[in-house]
Amino acid sequence: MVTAPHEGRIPLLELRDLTRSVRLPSRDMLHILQGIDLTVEAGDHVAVVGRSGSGKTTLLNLLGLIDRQTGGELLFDGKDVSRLSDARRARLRGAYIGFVFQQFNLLERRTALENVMMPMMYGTARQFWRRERSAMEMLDRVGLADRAHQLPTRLSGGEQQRVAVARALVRRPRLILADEPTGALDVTTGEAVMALLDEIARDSDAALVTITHDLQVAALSQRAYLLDEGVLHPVTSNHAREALSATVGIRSGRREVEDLAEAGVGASAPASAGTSAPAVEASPRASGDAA
Ligand SMILES: Nc1ncnc2c1ncn2[C@@H]1O[C@H](COP(=O)(O)OP(=O)(O)OP(=O)(O)O)[C@@H](O)[C@H]1O
Repeated sequence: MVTAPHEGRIPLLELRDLTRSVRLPSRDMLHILQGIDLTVEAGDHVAVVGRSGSGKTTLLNLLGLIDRQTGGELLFDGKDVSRLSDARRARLRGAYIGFVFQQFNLLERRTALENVMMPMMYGTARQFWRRERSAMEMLDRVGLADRAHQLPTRLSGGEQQRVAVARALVRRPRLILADEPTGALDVTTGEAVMALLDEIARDSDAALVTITHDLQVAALSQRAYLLDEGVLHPVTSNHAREALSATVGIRSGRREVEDLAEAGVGASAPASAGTSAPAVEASPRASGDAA
């Protein structure tokens, strides 16, 4: 299904000519992301595929307000968040953004319930006092209410990822960022986890951005893009089709590329990218724990 940005509504996320560059020890600039334009609405499911080193993590760190762009604009709910202090960006992140990681990132010595309650410790007073009830509701939603008091080590990989999904969603974020969410799971379990994530995001009208190297995972989205050497292409573009068919390191073959395009997964929202990077300043790579 092809979806266009909703007219008259302020997009949840808007990237305009976004650039991220770093200065290498050699003093040369490395342009990791170049001229990225992307609009994400509430309720959208957008996938970004790309091979290793194409800039996926860098993009995710910008979307998650972990790093700052070096050029262009990033609007969250219509507001330019690049000028906000680190503390305000961290508050926004905690309140509005949920993260799901490839390696689940659960606290091993805490039960499933305690893991899901964790983000509520930093929420509003109401969220804090309701933390156990909310966490139980989310565990129930992912089908794990009966495993609430188990340690993660006693759970299967798929169950651990479902706990991680519950933890990401317990504060009802408006944006969910999933970084290779099926990367550590077998195909069937991965599909089930992805379908669940997609369904819960849709129910709560949250936007879901999935970073993946797996075209079958991307096919679950409404719009898919290829990130290739820091430039974002709608997956239906000729460049993306050719690059995907020829790329080693993306879980696909020509068949999946055609299926993805034929299924109508593609951008009608702007996702074009320029090739020239504006003036940039060096900035170190941040690695925040945003769970
Ligand atoms: N702070 C930095 N300093 C120097 N190079 C960097 C920095 N951050 C990223 N890079 C480089 O930018 C490129 C993109 O990195 P990024 O981690 O975003 O890729 P990726 O698509 O997530 O890769 P993978 O799938 O392997 O995780 C890589 O070549 C990486 O080495």
